[in-house]
Amino acid sequence: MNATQTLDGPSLVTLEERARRRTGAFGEDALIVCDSLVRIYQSEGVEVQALQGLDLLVEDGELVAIVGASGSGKSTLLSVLSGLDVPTAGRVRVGPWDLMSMTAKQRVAYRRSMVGFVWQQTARNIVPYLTATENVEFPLALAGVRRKVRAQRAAQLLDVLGVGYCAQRRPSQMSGGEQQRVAIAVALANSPRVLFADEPTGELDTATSHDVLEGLRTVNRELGTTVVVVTHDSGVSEHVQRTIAIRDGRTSSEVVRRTHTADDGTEHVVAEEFAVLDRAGRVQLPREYREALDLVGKVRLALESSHVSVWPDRPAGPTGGPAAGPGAGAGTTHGTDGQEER
Ligand SMILES: Nc1ncnc2c1ncn2[C@@H]1O[C@H](COP(=O)(O)OP(=O)(O)OP(=O)(O)O)[C@@H](O)[C@H]1O
Repeated sequence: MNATQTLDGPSLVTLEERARRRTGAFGEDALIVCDSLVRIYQSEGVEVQALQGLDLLVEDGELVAIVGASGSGKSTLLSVLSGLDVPTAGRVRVGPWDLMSMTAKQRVAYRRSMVGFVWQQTARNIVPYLTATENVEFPLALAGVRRKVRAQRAAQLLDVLGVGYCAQRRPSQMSGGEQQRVAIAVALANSPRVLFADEPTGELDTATSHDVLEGLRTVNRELGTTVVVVTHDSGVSEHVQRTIAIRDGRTSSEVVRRTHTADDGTEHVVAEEFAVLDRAGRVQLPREYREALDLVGKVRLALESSHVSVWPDRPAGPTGGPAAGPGAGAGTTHGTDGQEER
């Protein structure tokens, strides 16, 4: 037998090629690819798994929101995507940039040319003693753009974001929402392909938050910038095409909004929620489902012709349950990984 052949299956070379093809295919056409991302922090001898095999794909030109409870891993993900942090394992790519293997110099170039940022604290986004125009022109000046072009671009960006009237004002002369819209203009000064916004409405009231989220939507629609906004703000899903929920360091569900045209020609926005099946076949069951059926510990899975059902591991009630035995879930090896039982 050839050293690379297995006993009765394909050769190791074939298996390796197949595995490579599978890896290569995941997110090949996406602009942002997170593939089985793991980030483990060591804190005083204790390990914290902030990202636990997170998969995420964002297409070029999308506007997506990432939501999740405190501690679910949102900021960690954004730190990785913004090039500030390196994951412990997995694969992460934004456009042509492989974020796992960038040098320090490439990291600086990536942050200057590929991505823009808006943070929750306005003081981190804009300089207090500069006017809105000067703030937008600042990164352009650093990039060596001519004065006249700088002035034009600053005026256009402030107009697109609906804050042209603030051009000569300093941050202290603007409301929180106006400051955040100027911050978006600053982040877009050098025409990044992706804009990351971390809790951009965290310090704003509902009405002002609405203006800022609409600002992000305008930027996405008018300028074609891909926008990823991370937020606690549950109202965000009305403003974006796709809302991705993160739980325990993994993507758990997605809400996708589509415009549906009825027979009479009227248009309605339809929001549909999906659970996310990750590349390892894991799916997180929503808490309300687990609580309603008291699903704890082991569950039974049954393969139906068009779906898979999940049953509590208890004697079947009056409505019946899956028959025990091969292929019916009980005693089989496929199943969830137990993460949702925490
Ligand atoms: N530098 C660090 N050292 C140790 N643990 C950390 C560090 N940063 C984050 N963590 C832990 O990693 C987990 C995820 O944190 P992360 O800040 O990414 O969550 P989050 O969803 O952004 O939360 P929030 O909405 O409160 O900002 C948490 O358990 C957190 O305590």
